[in-house]
Amino acid sequence: MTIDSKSLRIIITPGEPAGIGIDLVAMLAQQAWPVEIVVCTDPYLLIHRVKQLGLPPLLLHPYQPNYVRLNNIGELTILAINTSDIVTPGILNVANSNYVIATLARACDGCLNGEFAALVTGPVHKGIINACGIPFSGHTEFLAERSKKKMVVMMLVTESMRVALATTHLPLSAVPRTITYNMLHEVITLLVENLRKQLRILQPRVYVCGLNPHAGEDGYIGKEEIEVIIPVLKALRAVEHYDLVGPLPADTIFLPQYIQEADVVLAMYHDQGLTVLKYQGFGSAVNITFGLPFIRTSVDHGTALSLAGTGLAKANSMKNALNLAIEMVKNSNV
Ligand SMILES: NC(=O)c1ccc[n+]([C@@H]2O[C@H](COP(=O)([O-])OP(=O)(O)OC[C@H]3O[C@@H](n4cnc5c(N)ncnc54)[C@H](O)[C@@H]3O)[C@@H](O)[C@H]2O)c1
Ligand SMILES: N[C@H](C(=O)O)[C@H](O)COP(=O)(O)O
Repeated sequence: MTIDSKSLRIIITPGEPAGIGIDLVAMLAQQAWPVEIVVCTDPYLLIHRVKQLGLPPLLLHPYQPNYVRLNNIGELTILAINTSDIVTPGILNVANSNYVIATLARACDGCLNGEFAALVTGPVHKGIINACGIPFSGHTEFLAERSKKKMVVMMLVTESMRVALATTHLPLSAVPRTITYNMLHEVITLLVENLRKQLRILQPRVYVCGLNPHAGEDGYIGKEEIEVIIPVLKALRAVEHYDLVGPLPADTIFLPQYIQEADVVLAMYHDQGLTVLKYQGFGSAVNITFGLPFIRTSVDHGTALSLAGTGLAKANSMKNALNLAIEMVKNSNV
């Protein structure tokens, strides 16, 4: 089937080759999809893993930029990048970190130049990439840098909860000094504008966490709320008329009555927000990056090395990430 529309083509990077990402790709191919799924990987890695998992052999088509082929059951399109060394499920091999980065770079560039409508990423192992001498703190930061974007926002979603993060992968000790007035102003603006544009939530209600215990208790347990968070919320309410609630203590902001009212909770740092979201929906949540020049979704879990090649990894988060990317592509074409 020839369709001259890149909006039907989504690129997937499976991530760490010794992890479960490639298993999840093999599992995705067990159903038909209304898009062309282009997997940026080593085809022999995929063929091997399919065998190991006892799944039916896949029909792999080489990626052809001018030919869009919708996915039938058991078929995938492959944009080939070879691993550098042997891949053993569950065993990290530093020699393959370059392969992981090469797949991300190629996929990102293809989204930037319009070859692909969206990027869906499988899990990478941040440690082994750094061990290879490549500074890497996460896809979010890598894709932002490669796209020349200074500010992006990470948000994870489940069926009943959205949690965005003001800061992502940085040491806890660096969080307070990173959250400045201008930075938080930009994070909230980017969050609200992208909830409108990409998820069609026209007047999102954002519940904002404090940074300190009990949101600083009027300045007696920390001053960041008084000096930074409250002034930003006031300015954005007054000038942009955003619907912002808070700052509220992070230990109670996730109570059901608040979650029902909130379109999103903005946490000040990674584990303040993601601990709750993953407790509630781990394994089926989706990670979205707002602020890139293209749509990017991802799984909510890591490399789960001990499950690679065993058939025990669950593909719900990967499937949800792909479905959400397809929905966001449709929204962006409206
Ligand atoms: N999207 C990403 O790239 C991403 C996300 C989170 C963590 N990581 C990285 O992954 C590595 C391992 O992290 P971790 O051990 O903290 O988290 P993890 O998510 O890999 O594992 C946590 C637990 O969940 C289980 N699990 C994870 N995914 C599963 C799935 N699909 N089906 C069934 N069980 C699953 C694992 O077996 C383990 O018990 C780290 O390097 C971390 O930075 C990457
Ligand atoms: N913070 C994410 C999580 O806990 O699920 C994870 O580390 C992946 O982040 P990137 O998409 O930036 O790699």
